Amino acid sequence: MQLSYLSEPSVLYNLQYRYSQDMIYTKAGPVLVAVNPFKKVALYGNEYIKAYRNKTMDSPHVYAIADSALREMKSDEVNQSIIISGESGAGKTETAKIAMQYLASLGGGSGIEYEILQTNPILEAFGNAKTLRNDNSSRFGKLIEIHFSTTGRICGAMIQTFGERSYHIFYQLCAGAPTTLREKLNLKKVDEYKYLKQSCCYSIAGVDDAEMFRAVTEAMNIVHISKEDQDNVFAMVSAVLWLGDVSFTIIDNENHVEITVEEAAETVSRLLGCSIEDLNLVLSKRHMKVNNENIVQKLTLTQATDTRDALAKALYASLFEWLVEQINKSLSVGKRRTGRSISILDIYGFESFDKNSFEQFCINYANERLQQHFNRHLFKLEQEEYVEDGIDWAKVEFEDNQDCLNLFEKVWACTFSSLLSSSRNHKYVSLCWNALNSTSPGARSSPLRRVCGRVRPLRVFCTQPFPTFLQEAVSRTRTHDLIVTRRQLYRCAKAPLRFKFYQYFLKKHMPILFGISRGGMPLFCWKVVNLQNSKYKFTASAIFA
Ligand SMILES: Nc1ncnc2c1ncn2[C@@H]1O[C@H](COP(=O)(O)OP(=O)(O)OP(=O)(O)O)[C@@H](O)[C@H]1O
Repeated sequence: MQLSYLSEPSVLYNLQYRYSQDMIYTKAGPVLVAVNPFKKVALYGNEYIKAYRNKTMDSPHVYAIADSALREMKSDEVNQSIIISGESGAGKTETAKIAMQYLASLGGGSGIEYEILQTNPILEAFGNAKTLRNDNSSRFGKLIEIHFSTTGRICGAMIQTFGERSYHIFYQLCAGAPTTLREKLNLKKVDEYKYLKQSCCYSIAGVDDAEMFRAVTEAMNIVHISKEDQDNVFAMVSAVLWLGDVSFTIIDNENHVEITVEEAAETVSRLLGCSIEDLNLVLSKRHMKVNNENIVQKLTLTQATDTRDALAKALYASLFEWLVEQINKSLSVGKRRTGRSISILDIYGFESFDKNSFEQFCINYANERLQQHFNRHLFKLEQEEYVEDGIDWAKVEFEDNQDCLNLFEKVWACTFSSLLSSSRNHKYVSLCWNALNSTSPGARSSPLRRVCGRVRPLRVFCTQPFPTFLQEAVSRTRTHDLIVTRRQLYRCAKAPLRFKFYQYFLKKHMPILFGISRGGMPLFCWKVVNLQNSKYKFTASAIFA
């Protein structure tokens, strides 16, 4: 159906009408609009793939998009990208899988396509979690680059990642580990771990975690992750879970602590292969060099708890990156690379809950960036070209989110990187916020307000005097209000990622994380050096600076 008059109501009406007929795909220029059916629709499988390949079917479909990417890659000899965007639960990951399915079917033959498809259950187990909006929500961004030979056959792939219930693998491991593994890892029931107890949500309707665990281990076999490495991976997953149960005993009246020697600490040190003393050193003490002298400072209960949680996050993040590296090794194109590829970008979608944290802030920022890319290519650049060529053209109005990005990049980025790290920066941050929130005419015309342009909705409530100023921050992203509470922000943005010390600790005890390298350096150290070279402190927010 062609719309003769383009307006928002007519577009929405048509999308809804088509949706009611199970026509979930609609074309809007070069863009495919997919409306999530939330049910099985008879639109996929070999018959459909054949029909789109032979062009006997031409209604809008992900297959048609993948097909034109493949054709244009071959005819123009130019790499192609498929960018999938939408809010959380919109169906991006499913769409990416459908596109991969089509490409695997048309470019398959060597068997590598099966390996590529099997990366999905592994990455979803370790990188997805149930949220209020989506039972299988990606908590990481993924760019999968599928490489083709000159004859159009898939010859390898490469995955890049960018960063309720927790990750599926925790529940899958507890539900599906065979008895020997369960005993070796000292696994408990999911509702007995502090980290998992926070949500009280242990299962997903219609999902059998034990069965999923078997599917994940089978997929790991297919991408050549050895049995020994699989055991190490699960030991790390168990160690992360048990870390949450490590408790501390207060040893003096200044609230300094040591770890309590009990089952949790013993299990963590056994699984990580270190002594209880080493674990205590990492979690309850800070090592500094002052005037060339090594100083050991004892941590308070709050500091030690934050350090413990930061270690758990750092371990899990490293483990995830290690998995991606293993998968890439297995799918590696190596010398067979011809330079032609189709990339599929699937990132975590916009989300906003009643209580949001630093994670939602970062996710929504990534989506604003992607939206800007979309705006640039679909509207800005296209229209600029028309104007340059002197084409008589009625300008299409669109909502440019550049102001919102400025807010993130010019105000928030410096805010986060400098947040709480030095008094000078504190002052700057405070100034920013005062300027943004002030209603006085002078403040409205301040350079900072001009940077933020018409993005007025940013409101920051400073309910406590500086420096505990950020009680609650509210900013408006494209879809929703985003509320970050001060405690969440502090915990996430300022989580002390003491990489240097972990580096020593992990190198000594966890060869699994050091078996892989980037830039000639073990992965974990690579990250440390990169952060060390930056002008920012080693905090979670520094990564975004
Ligand atoms: N084409 C489809 N057919 C049937 N169900 C679908 C389809 N697309 C999505 N769904 C359903 O919607 C759910 C959410 O989709 P998906 O996980 O792809 O969302 P997402 O946009 O990637 O979300 P997030 O940003 O949170 O990762 C799926 O688990 C599935 O139940």
